Amino acid sequence: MEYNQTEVMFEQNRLEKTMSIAKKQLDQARQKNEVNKEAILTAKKELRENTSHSIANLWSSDAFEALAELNQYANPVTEKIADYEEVENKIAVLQNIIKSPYYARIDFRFDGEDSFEPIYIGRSSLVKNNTYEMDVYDWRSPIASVFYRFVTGQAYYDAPSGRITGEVNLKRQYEINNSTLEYFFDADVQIVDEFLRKLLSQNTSTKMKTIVETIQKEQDIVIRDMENDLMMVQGVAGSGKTSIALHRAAYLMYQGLSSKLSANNIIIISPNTLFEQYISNVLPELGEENVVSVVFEDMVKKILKKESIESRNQFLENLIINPSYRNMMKSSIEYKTSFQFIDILDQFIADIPERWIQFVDVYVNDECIVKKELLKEKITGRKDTLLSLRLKQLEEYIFEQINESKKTTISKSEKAMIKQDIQKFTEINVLELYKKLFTDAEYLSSLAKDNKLPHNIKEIMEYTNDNLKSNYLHYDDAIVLAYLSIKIYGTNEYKHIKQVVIDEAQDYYPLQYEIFHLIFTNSKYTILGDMNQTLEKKEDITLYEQIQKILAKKKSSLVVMDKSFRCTNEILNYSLKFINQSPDIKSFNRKGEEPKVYVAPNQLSLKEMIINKIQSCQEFGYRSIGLICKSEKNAKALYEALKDSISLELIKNESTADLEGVFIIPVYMSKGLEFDAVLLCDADATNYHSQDDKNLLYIACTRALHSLDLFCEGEVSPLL
Ligand SMILES: Nc1ncnc2c1ncn2[C@@H]1O[C@H](COP(=O)(O)OP(=O)(O)OP(=O)(O)O)[C@@H](O)[C@H]1O
Repeated sequence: MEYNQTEVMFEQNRLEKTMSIAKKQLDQARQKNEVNKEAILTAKKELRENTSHSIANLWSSDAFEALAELNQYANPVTEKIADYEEVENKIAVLQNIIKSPYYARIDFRFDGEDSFEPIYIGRSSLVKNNTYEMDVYDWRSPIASVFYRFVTGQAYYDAPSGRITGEVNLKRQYEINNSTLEYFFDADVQIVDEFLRKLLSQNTSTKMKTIVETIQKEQDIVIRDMENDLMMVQGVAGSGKTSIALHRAAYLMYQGLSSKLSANNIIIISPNTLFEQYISNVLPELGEENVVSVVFEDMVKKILKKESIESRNQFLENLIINPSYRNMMKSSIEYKTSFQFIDILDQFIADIPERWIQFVDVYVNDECIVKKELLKEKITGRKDTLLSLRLKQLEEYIFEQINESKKTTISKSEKAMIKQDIQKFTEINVLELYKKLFTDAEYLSSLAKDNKLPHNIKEIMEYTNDNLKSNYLHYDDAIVLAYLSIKIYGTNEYKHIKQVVIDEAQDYYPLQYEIFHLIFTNSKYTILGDMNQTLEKKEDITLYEQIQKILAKKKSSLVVMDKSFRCTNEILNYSLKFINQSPDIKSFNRKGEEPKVYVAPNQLSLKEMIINKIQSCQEFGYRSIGLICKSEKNAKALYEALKDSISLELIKNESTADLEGVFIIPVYMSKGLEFDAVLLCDADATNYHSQDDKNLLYIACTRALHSLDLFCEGEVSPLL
């Protein structure tokens, strides 16, 4: 679109004005921090000079006074450092503003007013110092939603004071790089789509990037939702679920300005550490300090205070490479994390004082102080109080009785011995208890009540007992133990969390959602998943009903996203054949090459084919090339075969996620990631033939942005 000279001049001038405001504020902030630096040095000096004797006295009888004195000098230092850091953050934001202050403008006429007001929108807001007028609006400000949700014409946005209505007569987008206005265009639907298509046809970056400039209306609705306590998104591969999750976290932080939400009130539950690193740039790019992100297994480690726990990735690898164990592993985890088993666990916990605690009469100097019947009675009531707490209180009660009996005085060492004896029944070893649950099928059946046990319960019990013999906890048992531990001991670890964001929701089982429910007691949730991207289980849309049932939130919503931004038409269509219920999935109408299947007669020619393809991808300018295999075992073998011929990296659990170059990765670890080109390298009939394998193929193929090819030696998979 050609613009007349006046329009171009107007925009140039506007940019210069904004720059000059930002530069002035940057100078002021720098000057302020020069002063702050001096003040910190002086305060530190004072601290050193006036408190050396206080530090020496900290361990003496004057400790309290010494501490008070230390505080008096230390506090100003901490305050000044906090002030300095705040200004440093502002400096960083202003530097980014100067590079690229805004990317959009809407001209909005508020109802009842005559003229249109230009609203410039950027990643951060810029407020004029003297008038407090907004020069640039933060993308998360209420008025900015008009840009994402409306074309020209009538429009509205929801502000804290209520709905504001008006009219838009201009929507403009800018490309400003390094303080230079490269171009701008006025946006109608067609042009915006074309702009996005161009953007999507670029090569992927080494880490996930922000999408503020092109957030789509459906995405914006989820990002800004404050109505629901539980917001769920079912989205096809590449529909922007992770992008939404991260922008929503940034939005919640912004909202936090008014509702006191800070980075440590939000938690993102990620599928694995590789993925955690892959997304780690987005929030800082959006100007937010990094929100806590955790992997489920790490939460379990904290809860159980145990390190040797199988990760989900190790569980999946074992599942894939051990065909003889596969069915057992699947039915064991499926049953132990099911609603039926949750009922059993709850019955079991209620039964602990009745059946599993061996209360004994408490004697002191041959005198019976408390009878075991009374102890049991005190524990079996009050089911609303945590069992561990009831048992602690029981300990206290026993000592009160001992003190009250007064007929005898007992020494400190006697007391310690009595305590030791009491703790034989007041301290619960969750692992030992759990082992008991799997020793007696009749007992298990009595807890199940009307629910039938699975037909292979004997095998599940044997399998579990075998696994529990080692010190290493298997993934399924770790989940159950975490639940038992929280139910018995409770946890305050995540009490401060107010917003939970869960990505790859389809990977978690009902019991895991019960755990989330228990530890994030008063939180709101954003849960994003794709029922077609399961690895070892089958899910459908009822997944979200189950989540809703478990988390029991008053207001919840499920949004379905069916447009993929990642893959070309051809790649998406090819991938869809691996999904059973052919859903109505759309791509962003980006064209590319048809995926090809290469069949090699032997290993040597397979290797040659793969190397040739990698080289042609590199010549094509693809920066990230993913060689995907079914398992880590296959990935390692391929790595060994290729490593002397071409430069590449094998992705393992602890690898970093700087995805520039050629990588070999198992399918389950590639979840959530993307590559310019994907080469699926072991697409033969032995590797891929079952329903689970179909899911793996769907996940692997949808990692590709521009190019997808499949390779195999010998018989090609019947699923292709
Ligand atoms: N509104 C948008 N504008 C530009 N790019 C977008 C937009 N939404 C998503 N994308 C891009 O599409 C790609 C896929 O997004 P994302 O990884 O968030 O999808 P996903 O649904 O989590 O995918 P998957 O389930 O396959 O892991 C990313 O490259 C992302 O930057």
